[in-house]
Formats: sequence, C-alpha cells, structure tokens
Amino acid sequence: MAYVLVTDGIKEDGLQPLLNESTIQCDIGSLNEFSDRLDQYEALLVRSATKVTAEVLNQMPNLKIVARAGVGVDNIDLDAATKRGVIVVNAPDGNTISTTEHTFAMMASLVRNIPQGTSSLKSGKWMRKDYVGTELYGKTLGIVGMGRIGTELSRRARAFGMNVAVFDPFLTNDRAQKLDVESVEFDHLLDVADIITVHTPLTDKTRGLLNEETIARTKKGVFLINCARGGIIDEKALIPYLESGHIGGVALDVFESEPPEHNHPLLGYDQVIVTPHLGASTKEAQLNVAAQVADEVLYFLQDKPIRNAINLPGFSKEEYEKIKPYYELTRKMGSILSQCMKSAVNLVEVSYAGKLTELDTAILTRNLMASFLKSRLDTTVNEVNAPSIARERGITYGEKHSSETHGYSNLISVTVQGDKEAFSLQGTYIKEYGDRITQLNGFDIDFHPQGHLLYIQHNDRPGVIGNVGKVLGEHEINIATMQVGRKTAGGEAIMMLSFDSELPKNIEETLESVQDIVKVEQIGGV
Ligand SMILES: NC(=O)c1ccc[n+]([C@@H]2O[C@H](COP(=O)([O-])OP(=O)(O)OC[C@H]3O[C@@H](n4cnc5c(N)ncnc54)[C@H](O)[C@@H]3O)[C@@H](O)[C@H]2O)c1
Ligand SMILES: O=C(O)[C@H](O)COP(=O)(O)O
Repeated sequence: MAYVLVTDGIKEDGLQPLLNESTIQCDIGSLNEFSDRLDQYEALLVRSATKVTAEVLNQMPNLKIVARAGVGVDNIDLDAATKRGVIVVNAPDGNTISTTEHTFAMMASLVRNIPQGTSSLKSGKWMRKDYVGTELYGKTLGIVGMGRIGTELSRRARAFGMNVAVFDPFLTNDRAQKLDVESVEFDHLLDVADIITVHTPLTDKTRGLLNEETIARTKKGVFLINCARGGIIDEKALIPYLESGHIGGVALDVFESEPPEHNHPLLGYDQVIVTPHLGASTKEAQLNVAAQVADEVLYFLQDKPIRNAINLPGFSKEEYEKIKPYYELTRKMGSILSQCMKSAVNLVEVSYAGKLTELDTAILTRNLMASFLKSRLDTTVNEVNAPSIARERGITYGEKHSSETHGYSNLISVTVQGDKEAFSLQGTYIKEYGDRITQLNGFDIDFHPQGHLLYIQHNDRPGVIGNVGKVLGEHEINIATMQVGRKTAGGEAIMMLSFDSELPKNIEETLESVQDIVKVEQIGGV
C-alpha cells in the first residue's frame, strides 16, 4: 500500500484517479493533523499554503514526490527536496486561463474604479464624478514575463485594442511578431506603459523589479498590477508614489506576506484594489490542477513517466516511449560499472551514438549516474539528486553525442576513470534481443545483462574455462550463460557468466586461486 497525503483543500473531484486506486491510501488534511504518521507518506500534494520546508522533508523520510496543484513552487524547498531525491512536480497550465482572466478583471476594475464605486454606493453615496475612469482602448499594456499567463493576457489586451509592450529575456522576435506585441527592454517598457503587469516567478532577479528607482521612471498616472507573486513589486516602494499621485492605481492579488497584516499600509489607499490570492480560484482551474497532479502522482507510484517534474529534465509521453528501452540499459550499465570498478572514481564520460543522438539524453545520463552511485552509497540516489551527489563526491560527469556506432543502430559507451584504473562498457538495445553489452574494457563480447553475473579476467590458456566450470560445479553452481572475449590469441581475455540465483560470497577468492585467472568480480542485482 502506498500512502499519500493531500493538503490545502485540493479539489477531490480531480483526485478521483488516486482515490479510486485500491493500492493507494489517500489521507486528506493538513501536515499537523497527520503529524504522527508523516513518516509513512510517499507522496504529498499541496497548493501554496503548505510550506514544504527542509524540516518537513526531514519528518517525511519515505517521501518520494511532492506535487504542487498549481504553478509556483516557492512554498517548496527545492534544494532540500532535490538533495533528498524527492521529485517535485507542478500543474503548470491548469490555472493559466483563470489567472489570466483574473488579471484582466483586476485591470478593468482598476481603470474603472469598480471596487471603489461598489463600496461607495453600498455605503449610501452616489459619487459619479469621483470615479471617472480611463479606457483600455489605445493604451499601452507593459507585460513583464511572457510565459503562459503573460501570453494569454497579451491576446486579450490586443482584442481590446491595447498596444502591448513586453519584457521577457526569453521572448524571441519571431514569437513577439506572431503574438503581435512589441518586445522591448525593461527600461523602455517603464517609459511607455500606461499599465504594467508582472507575470514572472519570484526569483533573485525579479524580487523588487518594480522598486523606488524603477517606479520613478514610469509615466505619471501609471497603473500597476501584481497577480504573480508578492515581492515582485516592492510594497513599501509604492507608498510615496501613491501619496504623490504619481501612481494612478495598484491591483494586488498576491502579497509579500500572505495574508497581509490587517493594518498593512497599502490596504488604506483607495487607489489600491486587492483580492486574497484568487488568481487560480475557479472551479475549472482547481479541477484542472487537481487532475493534473493526481495523474502525475499515480503515474509515478506506478513507475510510469511523469511529465512536469521541476527538478528533472522534462519530456513528453512520446519522447518517453522512445527513451524507455535505453532507460533500462543505462540503469544496468551504471550498476555493472560501479560493481566492476571498486576503486575511487573521478570522471564518468557517457557517449551516445546512432538513433540516440536524436533524443534528449540528459535523463539517461542522470539515470546511469544514479545507478552507478546507488551501488556505492548508503543513501537514496535517483535521477533527481544524482548530479548533486556526484558533485559532493568529487565525480565529474559529462555526455556527448558521437557518430561512432560500431555498426549498431544505437550505442551507449561509458568510460569510468579513477586515479589508478579505468573501466569502459558499451551497450546497445536491439528490438528482437533486448539490451546487450557489446564491449567491456575493450573486449568485444555479447551478453544480456540480467540477474547475477560473474566477470572474470584471465589469460587465454587452454583449460581455464574448463577449470572455472569445474570449480563452480563443485560448489553446485549452475551456469546459465557464458560469454568469452579476447583481443589476441593467448593474450588477455574475459568471461562473463550469468546465474539464476545469488552466488556464495567467497566464490571470487576461490576462483582467483585458479591458475591464469587474474581477477573475479560478482555483479549482483542487475
Ligand atoms: N495569482 C495566482 O493565483 C497565480 C496563479 C498562477 C500563477 N501565478 C504566478 O504567475 C507567474 C507566472 O506564471 P506562468 O504560468 O505564466 O509562468 P511561466 O513560467 O509560463 O512564465 C514566466 C515567464 O517569466 C519570464 N521571466 C523569468 N524571469 C524574468 C525576468 N527577470 N524578467 C522578465 N521575464 C522573466 C520567463 O521567461 C517566462 O516566460 C508565476 O509566478 C506563478 O506562480 C499566480
Ligand atoms: O502559483 C499558483 O499556481 C498560484 O499562485 C495559485 O496558488 P494556489 O494554488 O494557492 O491558489
């Protein structure tokens, strides 16, 4: 049974695939409510309210995946999760439309004083001349961050006859042209925009993007909107400009600290309109994000591919289908290399040739590294934390694409380099035969890496193979398969044997005492 904790009131309708799965038990509530059994959960589903700190992660030693039913993952300690090997996924596009529409509603409300007019009329006043608004038509909307929400907003703004100036370092001219927006530098956007709206994540670069200095450059009467993350607009910096009348109005759905304090200074200004982080709060968005993360968690628990991992290279289902056979091969190669080369390693070089060069192979290299490190370490290692663990252990690794296929349609070559020795392995996947190891330390060989293996280095002399069979027979060990490789007659040679069951621990020493046998390594659990 896999245990899953669902927090933050994630919509249950969307969680049906998880709730209906008989091998999964879903508990619904807060971390506090289930504090006595946090150690049992393999998956944790959150919105933005639950803070997944390093401390929370420590209390959940079994945790393998955190799923954020929404976009922003700033409530999750990504570094700590990655270090622990916990996969973090989100639901990147489930709430795009809702947040876009909310931003647009905020913009329209802001320029037409709708919230102010509402509360004034409800308090018994009829103040038509105090609430003269501004048209959107013909005005310039400055969008900072042209991702999913920025893009959708730009379409709606163009439909309203607005000009759109965008600042996003990743926006290509081609895309800007297609979207009928002007791609500009940030300073230029400050100069020309009548309304500025931010749609970036909160990062070191975007924190305080609109601050005392940058707001000073904006047009008099500018309207500012933040429906992305509190802190992108510096809240304190707004005050002098609201006081002086430089800013026409501010719309905020998000705050530096949520909820903002009751006496937060910005809440006292009539020109500031606010909502309590409602961007994604629609029935549709909540159903979408819940369904997206439920699918991801279910897939993960069933060892199927996940699409929206934040701390892993992403790939589509189609890409996964292509990569799947090599995934198993790289896992096996990592394990064999680690067990054959027992000494310290400082460099792992992976090369992909043939069909593999058309694929994004980063996930395969991570998989190989995770498998390589797993056999050597006592901690959880997976594709998520393999890079940081390798770095910590002083192991550099890299990958390249090469044209040397050695006649195979696809080929993975790995060299592991230590201070004193090196070890190399080549493998391929052939549809009819499965995964094959085709070369080991320069010796041509052909075996299916499966089960319990014995790797023997020996001198190519008459009787050696027979003696190995004899010793194993005396120990009642049945050989399943045996492959032999050599470079020259009478020179160095290797054997790779496979067995149906585990071998006795001391069998290496017994075999190493046989004449002309140089080295014996057991390779288990491949
Ligand atoms: N209010 C809500 O309820 C709500 C709902 C959904 C999303 N959000 C927030 O909205 C923001 C945008 O969401 P999205 O789905 O569009 O994300 P996205 O990842 O699709 O887009 C973010 C864009 O910001 C750009 N960017 C990053 N750094 C930048 C910088 N320094 N200057 C300019 N552009 C920069 C990126 O290139 C990217 O195009 C996120 O912060 C998200 O958390 C809020
Ligand atoms: O990043 C997001 O998806 C939004 O901020 C929504 O957050 P929520 O799930 O807490 O509404």
